Amino acid sequence: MTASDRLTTGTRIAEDADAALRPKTLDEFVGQKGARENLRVFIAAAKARGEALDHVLFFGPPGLGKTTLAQIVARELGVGFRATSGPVIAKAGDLAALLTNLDEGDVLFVDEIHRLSPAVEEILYPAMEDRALDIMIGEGPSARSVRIDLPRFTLVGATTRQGLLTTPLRDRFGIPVRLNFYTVEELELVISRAARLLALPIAPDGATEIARRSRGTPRIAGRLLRRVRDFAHDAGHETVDARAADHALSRLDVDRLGLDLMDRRYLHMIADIYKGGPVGVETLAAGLSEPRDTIEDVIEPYLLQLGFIARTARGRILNAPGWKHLGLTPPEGGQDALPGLL
Ligand SMILES: Nc1ncnc2c1ncn2[C@@H]1O[C@H](COP(=O)(O)OP(=O)(O)OP(=O)(O)O)[C@@H](O)[C@H]1O
Ligand SMILES: [Mg+2]
Repeated sequence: MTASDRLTTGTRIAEDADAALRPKTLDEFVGQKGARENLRVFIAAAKARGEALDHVLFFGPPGLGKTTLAQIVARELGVGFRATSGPVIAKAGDLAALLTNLDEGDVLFVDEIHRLSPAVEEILYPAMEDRALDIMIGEGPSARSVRIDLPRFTLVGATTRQGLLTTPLRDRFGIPVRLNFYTVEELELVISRAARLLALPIAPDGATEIARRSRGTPRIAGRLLRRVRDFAHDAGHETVDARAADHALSRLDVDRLGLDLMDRRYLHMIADIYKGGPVGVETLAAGLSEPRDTIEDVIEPYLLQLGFIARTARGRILNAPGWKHLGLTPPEGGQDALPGLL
């Protein structure tokens, strides 16, 4: 199994009917209360002043609603929405073309903004700061720089890895917004709303069971709900209750906390092979045959949130709750005390 076909990965997979379940307004958007209320204030203020909203950066693990919020921002502002992503903008000229085609006040959404090339970023700085493009025309001694004014626009960036953004880029976002994992109560709301949209009868304890096992992530909640629906349908259940949800999720190897085979392989690797660590992320990535990015973006954030693992200067270590979840006892006194290791 690779990370891309995991059921509980936060990453997009094609079958996700994301668009249909996506909330369209700030009121429909569940959770992230602080961020939502702040955005409401900034959007109202920008509208009242007739200005473009300051540039916004959404950051946080996959599937928490960055793209959704970007679309909501444009809709609430009543402006156009143009979307692109860091790796797609190959040349400075591509970005220039996008920017010069914007209408007054538009939102330009740049997903995976940490993956912009340095040459493209250079263009973005004056565009964000002065709403201008500096284009070089010609070559050699006759080359000159021409300044083109841009319409007022709002750049909305999204990234799973704020730490990979260059400081000059990060500093140009007036409104940085961190998205956090959702609580079980919030996910229950996400799930009952999605069930309603899917016309699927669900009992409150069914929603709770799925919510508990969704790794704090609405995208996973939606995906698990669809799989549970399939199993319930197959078993002839009319309503999804806790028992039906538990049956389906156990069949799918999603455990009580929402961890799947990949998470458990990761935890077992630290526990069994590295005696609880510390072990470097590159070593883990090689051992699991997964790209380092996947380990850091998809697998680790929730395990960190649960307190199962910790990141230290010397590598990842397995904490007591992690050992407990695997049903193992940590070696006494930690790695150094292990016989045979010295
Ligand atoms: N607060 C929310 N309430 C209800 N549904 C939500 C919420 N946030 C996200 N979703 C649902 O979760 C799915 C994923 O959200 P979204 O695509 O916005 O995540 P993302 O943070 O952009 O992920 P990625 O990092 O992979 O781009 C969407 O289908 C959306 O319907
Ligand atoms: Mg997204």
